[in-house]
Amino acid sequence: MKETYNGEDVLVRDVEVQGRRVNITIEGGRFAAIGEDAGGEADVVIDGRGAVAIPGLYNTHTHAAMTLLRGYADDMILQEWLSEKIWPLEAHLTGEDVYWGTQLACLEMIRSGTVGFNDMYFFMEDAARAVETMGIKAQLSYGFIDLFDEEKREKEIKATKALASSIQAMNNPRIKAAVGPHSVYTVSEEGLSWCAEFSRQQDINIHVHLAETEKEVTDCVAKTGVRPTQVLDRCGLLTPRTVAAHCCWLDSDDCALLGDRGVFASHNPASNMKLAVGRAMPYGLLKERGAGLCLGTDGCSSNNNLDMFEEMKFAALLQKFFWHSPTILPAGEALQMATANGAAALGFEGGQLEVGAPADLVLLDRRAACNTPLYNPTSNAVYACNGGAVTTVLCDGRVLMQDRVVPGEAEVLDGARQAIAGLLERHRASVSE
Ligand SMILES: C[C@H]1O[C@@H](n2cnc3c(O)ncnc32)[C@H](O)[C@@H]1O
Ligand SMILES: [Zn+2]
Repeated sequence: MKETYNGEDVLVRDVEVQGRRVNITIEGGRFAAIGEDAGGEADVVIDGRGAVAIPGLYNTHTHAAMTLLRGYADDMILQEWLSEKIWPLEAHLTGEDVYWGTQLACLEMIRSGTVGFNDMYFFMEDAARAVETMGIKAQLSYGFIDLFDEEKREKEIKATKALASSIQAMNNPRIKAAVGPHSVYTVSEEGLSWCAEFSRQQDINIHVHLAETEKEVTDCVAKTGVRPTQVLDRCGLLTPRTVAAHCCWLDSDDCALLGDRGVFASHNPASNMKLAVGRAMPYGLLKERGAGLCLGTDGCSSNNNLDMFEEMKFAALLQKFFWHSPTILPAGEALQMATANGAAALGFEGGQLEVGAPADLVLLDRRAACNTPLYNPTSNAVYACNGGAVTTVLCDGRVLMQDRVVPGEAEVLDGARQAIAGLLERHRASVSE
């Protein structure tokens, strides 16, 4: 798909928003009016009859091009899954693979109502090209992994700086650079501190894995004397610009620290359950302590899709199940995590259906079984529907999917299939050498 948007005004006519039948007008990529009387001339008119509108969704933790690894290795524990299966295959990735894998991810996200995402991976200049082509928003970080080696650290620093410069040169308000120190078990404290300083100097966000497994915490305490949260803090990585993914094995002091520092904790319930990390993020404590709360899918090899509707439901259910409380994480909070909170975590303005906000809009099929009956649209969106109910998606006023048609879909699927074949062939050749 190529950029087709030229700032057209849009009118969505007769759509249901929180039980009200309204018209929505969009000018210059922002909501201009929402109400019974809104209307007038528009370049693009969308018939909203038979649709329910919600704000666009934001996925705050993923590794987009891992779409290429979907189903490649399942049902394993995290450390073995990474070191025996994922990292050996990723060693053969090329920039073209990441370009097609990220386009495939964007396609899947658009089809399920996601308009923005937070990515950490490799060949991120190619990921940026893919995001630009597909028209959604993203915060992109190079996965900084120095494995406690000085020479490797220099390479990671170079790659991180190069990505920041190239994204700056793109001058696309929908694409932001971030720094992506992978975790305390893959990055030295020198590397972590460099990332913190670089993010401060450049005023860019931080994307890091935190306390995903019990092993991460016990190994860290054995090695450093302190917990992963404290390591990140002493390296300067806990800031209001930080998205910390997983946050499963936090204690109450960790939660207080994340709250004090204004960190956003990205909950990834599907991945956590699939990898059986053994504990749910302490949502209640983090909320009490004032941390930001948002939602992510993680990569397609540990989920195995990018459907934020499923993630909202899994988050609400996992929290209720793990903390023995049916009242924790109600539907409205799950939707808030996936929309406005997610946008805020990535430093985007969107995720709200309000006049003046960027026009991130998702239309759901009002006539689908999952929306019948519709006592409470938020309940249906979180507990009953999945991404298959999404019919139309707008991001900053651009129509990315209309009536389930995404322009250029076949080309993306073809490109991704070819990338997968090449990747597997290179891997096979290296094993038989
Ligand atoms: C950027 C690197 O991160 C790897 N990765 C993917 N999922 C996870 C996870 O759940 N925890 C830690 N690291 C993960 C990915 O394969 C890249 O190598
Ligand atoms: Zn991850």
